[in-house]
Amino acid sequence: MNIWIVDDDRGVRFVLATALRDAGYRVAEFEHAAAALAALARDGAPELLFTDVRMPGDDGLALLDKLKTRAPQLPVIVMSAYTDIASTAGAFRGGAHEFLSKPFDLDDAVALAARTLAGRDGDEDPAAAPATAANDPEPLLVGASPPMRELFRAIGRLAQAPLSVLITGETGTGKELVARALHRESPRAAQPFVALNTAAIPSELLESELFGHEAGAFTGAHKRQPGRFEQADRGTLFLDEIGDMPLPLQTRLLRVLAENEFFRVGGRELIRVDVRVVAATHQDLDALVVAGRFRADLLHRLDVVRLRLPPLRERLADVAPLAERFLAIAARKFDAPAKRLAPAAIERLRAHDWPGNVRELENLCWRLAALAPGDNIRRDDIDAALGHPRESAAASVGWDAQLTTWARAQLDAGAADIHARARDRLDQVLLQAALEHTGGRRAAAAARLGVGRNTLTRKLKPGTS
Ligand SMILES: Nc1ncnc2c1ncn2[C@@H]1O[C@H](COP(=O)(O)OP(=O)(O)OP(=O)(O)O)[C@@H](O)[C@H]1O
Repeated sequence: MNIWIVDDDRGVRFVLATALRDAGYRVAEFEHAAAALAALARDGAPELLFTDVRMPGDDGLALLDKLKTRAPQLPVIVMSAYTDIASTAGAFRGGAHEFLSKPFDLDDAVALAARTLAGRDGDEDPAAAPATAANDPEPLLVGASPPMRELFRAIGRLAQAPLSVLITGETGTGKELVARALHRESPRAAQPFVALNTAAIPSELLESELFGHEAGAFTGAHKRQPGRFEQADRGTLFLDEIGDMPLPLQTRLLRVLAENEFFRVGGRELIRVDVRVVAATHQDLDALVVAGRFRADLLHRLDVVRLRLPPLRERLADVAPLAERFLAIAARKFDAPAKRLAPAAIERLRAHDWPGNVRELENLCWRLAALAPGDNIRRDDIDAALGHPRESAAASVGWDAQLTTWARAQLDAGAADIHARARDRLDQVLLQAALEHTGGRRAAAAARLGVGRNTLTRKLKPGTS
């Protein structure tokens, strides 16, 4: 599925394109309407187009007008920070499929794209979202194990208190879901929940993403843009991968958390907000403090209460109920009866060590729902979906031997950087294999490899490792 984004704001293009690509779509970006119209004449229409309203040259509404004759079937989602009636009504009058007010929650934007592409827009069924339940607007936290029950109790208790919470846990353990639950159960539930993944945004854009900017604050800042803090006013701000925040920004964040007020980038107006911050990390922040990469005082402020999400292998009682839930969601999506797990299949699931945690189990269940023959999932089906462990053991023997031959040849030849080159090659081979396996879906590929999505994105860039 091809999606085009037309926006003169590089930051918006970048974050939206990344999120859509991670959800498995092919995305092309255009800085202005003329470039998109030229591509349309050359390559034909995509399946969906996002456009900003205010841009130099043709604005979004003029583009919409031209698209009406040149690509009448193409659904267009109009994005704008101007949510006054004139702008929204103008967009809908012009034939926009949907209006997205900026700044928007990326998960919502991806879910909207999915619904539009599935032709099921407006359908409240949470299973309408594709591929993973991450797009489900309010997925329920499933947990039957003692640590999860304990966690549910803590969420109930903490949700009422306006305290900062730090959620720790390996990738895919459900940190974001816990943050959402804390918000949903709190007195702030009717106000916005705004999420920001610190690691997914280039550091030079992060400050304006958090605090907003005024028009002309930096090259490319054509108009005033409120940041996530303002967007989350009276609600909850979820800062994911907080350990990746650059030090100077940590200093600024600390001050804002202490004073509840700030200036937009390039701004003079003091903005006051009332935001509850929930932060999450898969890293050991105490170790980052010791290494001088995380401010101890910021950690203390965020870490008023710490919730640890245990890895799935430490809460095996959750495996069966989670799998059943994911199979039920998949069945709804495929409009088929839910497949059942045979007792031996459950045993096999419990024996796996789940490096990608709940996300890995979720992806596995989608594969099982789509591929396992019959309504009863057997042990063999799980082996097959996990990727034939016996065959891969055999493959790794051959791989060892080849690597040994390669290393000896390099040593004999007096080559330098042997380890670095081998490691880069290893990374690339694993990443490409995983991406092929998941049809190019980066989030799923990272989960299968047991690495963070950001690690995968970083490693995919040539010349880095
Ligand atoms: N207890 C749970 N019940 C139901 N679904 C869950 C549970 N935990 C995780 N999931 C699902 O697993 C996926 C990963 O969860 P989530 O994104 O919250 O993990 P995370 O710890 O924030 O991951 P990362 O560190 O990689 O950002 C999501 O699709 C989520 O809906």
